[in-house]
Amino acid sequence: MAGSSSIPATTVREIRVVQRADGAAAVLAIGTANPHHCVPQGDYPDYYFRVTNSDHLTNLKPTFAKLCGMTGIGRRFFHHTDEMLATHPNLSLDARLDVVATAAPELAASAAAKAIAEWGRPVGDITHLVVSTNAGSHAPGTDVRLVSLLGLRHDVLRTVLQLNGCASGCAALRLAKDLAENNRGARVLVACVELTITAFRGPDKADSFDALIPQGLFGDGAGAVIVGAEPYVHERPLFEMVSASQYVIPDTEHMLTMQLGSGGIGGTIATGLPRLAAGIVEQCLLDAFGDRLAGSGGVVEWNNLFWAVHPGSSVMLDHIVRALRLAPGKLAASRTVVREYGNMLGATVIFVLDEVRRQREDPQGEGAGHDEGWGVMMGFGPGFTVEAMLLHAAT
Ligand SMILES: CC(C)(COP(=O)(O)OP(=O)(O)OC[C@H]1O[C@@H](n2cnc3c(N)ncnc32)[C@H](O)[C@@H]1OP(=O)(O)O)[C@@H](O)C(=O)NCCC(=O)NCCSC(=O)/C=C/c1ccc(O)cc1
Repeated sequence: MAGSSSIPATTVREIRVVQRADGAAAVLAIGTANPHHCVPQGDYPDYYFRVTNSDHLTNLKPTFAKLCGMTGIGRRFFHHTDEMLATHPNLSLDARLDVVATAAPELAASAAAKAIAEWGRPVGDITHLVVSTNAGSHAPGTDVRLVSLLGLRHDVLRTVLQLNGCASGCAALRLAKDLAENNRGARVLVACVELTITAFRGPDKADSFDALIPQGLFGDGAGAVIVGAEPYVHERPLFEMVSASQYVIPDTEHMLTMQLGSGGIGGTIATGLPRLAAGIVEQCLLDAFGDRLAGSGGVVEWNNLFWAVHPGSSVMLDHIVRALRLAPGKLAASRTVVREYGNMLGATVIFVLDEVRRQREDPQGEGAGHDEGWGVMMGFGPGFTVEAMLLHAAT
């Protein structure tokens, strides 16, 4: 059409070139936090039956004790205390969600404040916020509360992920990578916060081994990460985020489910999940990263990598070790985290990244000098979904 235009003669392509960052996103800082109340896993069966007034269900206790004993968990942290459960023995779902609405942002803020302090830049430089949780059900939720608790900019771009199960930490970091790489100068705060009070319930005499799994496995915690591309002078990249993948395994929807119902968060965690994961993990990783990692003979030696695997339990880790023919110490960071904190769903993998960083930096540590700077972060969630990311350690 003829006539003059006031719009500058720039193509969308040119605008995109300016908008996008040139380099890969990187993890620039990590912070973690837990509530104070700690229960050793060895004491947990007695504790659980006592605080839920269920000591009369004598047949279930040995089953639960066996389950607790096989997880590799040494202790777990909880926001809910004995006093809270004793004074409110039949805490309604509404009341539990109200607890989460207050406590989740505070725990997330505590982890985020540590990440921001390590990062060392003004909080106003954070352009995007990704919050992930399996606990809350309020809007405005943890994301909006974090804006005021942390003093974030009011134009920070917020995204919330909900009910992604244990894969949610990897999913949040995948999203952060894409945000950072597609928006020049973006600094993304990722906060994953989990409080098990929404899933907490007493045992039922009809409970199977599977039905007790969530009570034996999950703990409370928050992990926060700052992600950005093209680091400024004072920023210290920890892990470059090279490539991400997600697979849903056909016909496995029934194996791992979550729903918010009248009793809180419930669902199915089938025994056999570790076997299922072990059966497909190598093919998933080969499809995603095989071309980049294969040696001259076209074979990938998984032992040359560092590993940040979400530890569902130590049983899951044992299966992954066997499936990938890993040396026993390769999943040391995951084993440390599951032992010290239990399975904190989406927050866990951030604790593992922090531990991988610590072990790689410790010259006497199990992770020192045992990889070639490349690594894999991996998590599992409902679907059955395998989330993975190829990482490159910046140091
Ligand atoms: C440790 C588990 C719980 C069990 O191990 P397993 O290898 O699958 O189980 P097995 O079938 O081999 O049985 C193990 C043992 O338990 C025994 N067992 C078997 N059923 C019995 C029995 N009813 N009596 C008593 N002994 C028995 C069984 O005999 C066997 O004993 P033993 O031969 O002596 O080793 C394992 O399945 C596990 O790690 N699961 C977690 C998997 C995981 O990483 N998931 C990640 C995603 S989780 C997620 O996204 C969250 C979702 C969620 C969903 C719902 C929520 O509420 C909250 C969250």
